[in-house]
Amino acid sequence: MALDQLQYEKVDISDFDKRKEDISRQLSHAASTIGFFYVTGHGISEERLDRAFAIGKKWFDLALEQKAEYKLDPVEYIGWKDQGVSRKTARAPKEQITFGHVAPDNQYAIALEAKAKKVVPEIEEFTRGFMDDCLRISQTILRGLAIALGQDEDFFVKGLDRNLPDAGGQGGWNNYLPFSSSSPETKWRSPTHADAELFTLLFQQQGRPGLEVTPGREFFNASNNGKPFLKNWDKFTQPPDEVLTFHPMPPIKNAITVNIGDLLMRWSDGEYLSTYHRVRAPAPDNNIPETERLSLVYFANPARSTVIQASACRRCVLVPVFLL
Ligand SMILES: O=C(O)CCC(=O)C(=O)O
Ligand SMILES: [Fe+2]
Repeated sequence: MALDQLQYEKVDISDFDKRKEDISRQLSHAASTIGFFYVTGHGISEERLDRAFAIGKKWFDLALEQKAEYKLDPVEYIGWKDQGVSRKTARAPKEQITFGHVAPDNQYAIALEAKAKKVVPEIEEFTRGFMDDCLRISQTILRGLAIALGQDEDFFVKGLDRNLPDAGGQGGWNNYLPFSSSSPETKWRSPTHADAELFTLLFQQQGRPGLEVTPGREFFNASNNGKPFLKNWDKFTQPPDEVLTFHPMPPIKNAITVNIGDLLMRWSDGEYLSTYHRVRAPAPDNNIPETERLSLVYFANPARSTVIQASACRRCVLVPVFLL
């Protein structure tokens, strides 16, 4: 299996106010060609990231019965998704826990955190410290992406405010359980999918590869065949894996992996691409370690009341062609 690595862009977002033209050009190029890229100069230290991974590990080490008390709320998308292989077949076991921003009026997030910190007190450090860092980084990325579309810098950022009662943004971890490479029938730890939100900040662990990406996505694919966009988002017309070309996207030290999601693809009128990706399981023909694989995710989402209204952009001129 010879999968070439793509030339993913690495965008240094430090000193944004002084370098915004450059940064927005790079972000926009990466988001509108492949839809996956790396971000450096984000201000999260290695120690802080190590600690955030340790908090996730501590959570997953709890007994199953204990974790079962935090069942995922599918509307808020916070809580624990159990060790199932629910969405598709041929998937190695994985679990996930996500938390919301603990804003003054965000009752769901407050209740979940209050309960969780009785067993893992460090959760508070994650929800109030690490997730705020992620929010700040997300705001910077969104400013750059708005400028590149000729919009006001704040065009996408307005709803990203942790103090709104219906604040969005979820942070947490995926835990892909240890898996034997001699289980030939199970190839994926996560099946091919696109993410639903504006974008995901993905922190990959060093030495735990597996993420694969198929670059770009055609605009018409994202229309969900005319059905409501945010319902059944994983039932989009999705090309079969055989016709897609996947490339590995390995962890890079001190770099955050960023992938555009469906909501930003829609909000940017298809300019920024929500890209299909998957996570490969250990197998005899790859070098993926059989150990667990933990990934830390922050799903950037605006408050629920935010109006998502696209504005004119370069790709829109294509729309009438597909409607004919
Ligand atoms: O764990 C990874 O590398 C990918 C995670 C992912 O695709 C997701 O949580 O949506
Ligand atoms: Fe994903």
